[in-house]
Amino acid sequence: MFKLRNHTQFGHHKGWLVFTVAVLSLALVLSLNAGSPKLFAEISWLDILGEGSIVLLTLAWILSALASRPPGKVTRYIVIGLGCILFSASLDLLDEFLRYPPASHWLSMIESFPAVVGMLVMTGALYLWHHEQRAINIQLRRREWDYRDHGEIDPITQLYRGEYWQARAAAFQESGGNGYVAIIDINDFSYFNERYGQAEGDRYLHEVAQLLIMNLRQQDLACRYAGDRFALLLPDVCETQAYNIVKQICISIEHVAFRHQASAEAIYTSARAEVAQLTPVSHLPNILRGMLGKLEKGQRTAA
Ligand SMILES: Nc1nc2c(ncn2[C@@H]2O[C@H](COP(=O)(O)OP(=O)(O)OP(=O)(O)O)[C@@H](O)[C@H]2O)c(=O)[nH]1
Repeated sequence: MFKLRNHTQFGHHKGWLVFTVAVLSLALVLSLNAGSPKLFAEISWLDILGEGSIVLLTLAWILSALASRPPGKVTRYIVIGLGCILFSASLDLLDEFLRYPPASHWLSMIESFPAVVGMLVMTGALYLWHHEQRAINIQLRRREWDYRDHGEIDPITQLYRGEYWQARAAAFQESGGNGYVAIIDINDFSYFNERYGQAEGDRYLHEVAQLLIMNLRQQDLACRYAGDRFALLLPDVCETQAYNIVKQICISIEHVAFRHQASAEAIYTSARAEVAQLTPVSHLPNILRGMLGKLEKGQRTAA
């Protein structure tokens, strides 16, 4: 089976992992050098619970940022910001175990400053993150509309599944939108699988998904409806435009020379499609049923 690897990003962040350990070590060394252990009776376990939780959660945030984000400016600022907060939180926790002589009071006096710096850096990081996310949203535009739910992404095509498409189409209708919907079906895909194998079939579906995205406008949406069927949502187009878009996609699919992994053999396929109008008053399940029924019968109206 065609599998997309979903590794963590830790491998790219060895330096930041060392930085995190260094922050914790520095807090420990400074505190141990300056203070002496408190008596057991002097220790407030409730404070330790609260402050220890802050240290652990900040550490968990750093690790999740490093696990999920690629290297770059935003990641750097997030880790520096959280690192400063971690430093303050660690000093705060350690002074629950240690008593400082008057000469070392500076340590408990300065312990909150790194947290303030960290929060300022985090504010900058969130601002940059906002800009980064806007750029990513544009990249994702034809795959994702105004709603994100990573659980609904199909791992083979990296498109959202049919349920997502239906929900977006219904929301589009509710907002008063007019447009067209289409279902594209790859012809004889079961034969493709039989001849070239399931893994190649998966790879082919992945490639078709890329092709759909390439052929759509920024405001359109492509999803994997099910199996070898893809669903499109085309807002604000007239009938001719909708049919043209879908027809051109089918022509593109026919012209793809898909290369088998084991040989340089070019594999050509074809697709058929059904197109229907979507208005605020149309009944989406009926429209869908109609399009799927026609596809079943093998009528080739759009392609
Ligand atoms: N490789 C692969 N095949 C899939 C996947 N999901 C469904 N299929 C296959 O897609 C094929 C769909 O079969 P059919 O609905 O008969 O479609 P078809 O063979 O294209 O026939 P027509 O649509 O009538 O041309 C089946 O063989 C499924 O096993 C998938 O995720 N990966």
